[in-house]
Amino acid sequence: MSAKILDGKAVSQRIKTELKAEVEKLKQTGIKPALAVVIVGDDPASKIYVRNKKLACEFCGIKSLEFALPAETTQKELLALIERLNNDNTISGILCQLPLPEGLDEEAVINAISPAKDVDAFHPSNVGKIMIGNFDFLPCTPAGVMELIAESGIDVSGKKCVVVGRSNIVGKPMSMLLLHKNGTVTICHSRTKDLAKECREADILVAAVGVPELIRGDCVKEGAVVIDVGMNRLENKKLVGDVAFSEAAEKAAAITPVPGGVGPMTIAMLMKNTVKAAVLNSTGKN
Ligand SMILES: Nc1nc2c(c(=O)[nH]1)N[C@@H](CN(C=O)c1ccc(C(=O)N[C@@H](CCC(=O)O)C(=O)O)cc1)CN2
Repeated sequence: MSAKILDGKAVSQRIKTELKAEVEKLKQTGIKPALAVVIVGDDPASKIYVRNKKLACEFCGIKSLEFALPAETTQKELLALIERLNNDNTISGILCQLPLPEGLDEEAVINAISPAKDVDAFHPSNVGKIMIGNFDFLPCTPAGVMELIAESGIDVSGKKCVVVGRSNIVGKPMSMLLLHKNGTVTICHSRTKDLAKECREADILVAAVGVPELIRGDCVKEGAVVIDVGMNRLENKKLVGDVAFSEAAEKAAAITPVPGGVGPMTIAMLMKNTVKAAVLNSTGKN
């Protein structure tokens, strides 16, 4: 089987182009989307992601404000900044780039962001809304995956979906979104007894564990849709996913590459959430 490549770069570009037109129209009504991005410390990967978010904002006509803080920033200082951004009516969305340097409490920072401006959808109130299926924002990576699955023409309903990984940011919300589309969802993790066997059952297999090329060809059912959320930088600087791409592509009907798959979709979904936040906050719906 030769797999269809799910081109996240192309799909994200299309979504951003649509958003650009929407933002232009919104501006005529006085709504000006603006995203505040907080980054603490010097993590090189985080700096790249923040730069790419800024570029995406520029493309879409969204104002972006970057708050780059030193690694020595205290919890109190970080929370004070979040509070200031929460109270700034010109800012539609706020995100704090993760991971935070050691010593800072990620959970407390996530909890401090106003749910109405929480464009990452990490705040417990937004997480709860996702559980019940009545949400304003979806977390960007799982939302991007759902767009790519739809793009591949796959109807999730009744399909066996296996999500490998149970993080709060990807694995858990991903499972919930697949469930909302009537998939039959299994979540696998480090204690799963026979991971390969579970994966081979999947019509839709989502890998989000952060282990380079953990999912080999023998984990993939013939004709499956394989989504690779992993982004692992090897010592030789090569970027690989959680899936051994060429082995899996021999079996899959459709597969996302790394880079160029889920990553760019994450940023497109962030733009979508920021525009939505601007609209909701302007109508006082939030
Ligand atoms: N506050 C948040 N922090 C983090 C998130 C998040 O959604 N919110 N997700 C990841 C990082 N991330 C976005 O922030 C992200 C990672 C990767 C990409 C991407 O486009 N990757 C490219 C490759 C880039 C490279 O060469 O390194 C690709 O896959 O093609 C976008 C966003 C953790 N932190």
